[in-house]
Amino acid sequence: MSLTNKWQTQPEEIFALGSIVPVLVIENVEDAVPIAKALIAGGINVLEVTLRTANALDVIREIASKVPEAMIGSGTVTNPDTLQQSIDAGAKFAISPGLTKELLVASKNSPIPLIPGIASISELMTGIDAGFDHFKFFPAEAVGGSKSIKSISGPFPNIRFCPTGGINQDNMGNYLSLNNVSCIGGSWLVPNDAVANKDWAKITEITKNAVASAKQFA
Ligand SMILES: O=C(O)C(=O)C[C@H](O)[C@H](O)COP(=O)(O)O
Repeated sequence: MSLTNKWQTQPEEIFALGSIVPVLVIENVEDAVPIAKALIAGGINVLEVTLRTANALDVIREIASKVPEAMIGSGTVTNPDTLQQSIDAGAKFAISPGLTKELLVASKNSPIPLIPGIASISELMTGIDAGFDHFKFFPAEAVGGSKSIKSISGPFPNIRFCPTGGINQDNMGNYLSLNNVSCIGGSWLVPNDAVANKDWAKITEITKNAVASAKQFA
């Protein structure tokens, strides 16, 4: 892909790191490293920290500096400012729930790749026109789920998706069995109660189960 030669990593490399990308909403910076290590112990080292919490950028900074084996990305990147903040914090890739022309243009001058989000064919075409071929599909279950993604493969066979939104242990196979889905994302690996109780072993256990299930579709 000749989208830009500035990206240090290519989207296909991110998508190939594993079948499951944990979507993390971390409130407390002190929980960042234990959560990242619990996921890695369970077999996942690609992580998306959403910029939905006040401390999210510090969480990214913490994981980037203290857990070098993690491939840490930022999520909920909705504009050029949050893209730049993610880069400054040490994120190695950025994911957006959607796309705007401003964000797509800014990402071409960024050192880290952007995975834009789409929920419609027209949004997908806007992204393809800008040179992108790897997208998040969000909110997956609410906009037709795996049936939608399967249909999209007809007119757009070369596009690869990472769907998120309503995906979990029970339905991930519907997505991972599709040729145009490289990985799926979800928040179910890190339940709120496990974080509240600092039950890091539970996160590792859920992650191991998810990784084992995903292997069937690899
Ligand atoms: O915050 C963002 O940037 C998002 O794009 C949304 C997340 O990917 C989904 O909210 C995850 O969905 P659940 O697994 O159903 O919780």
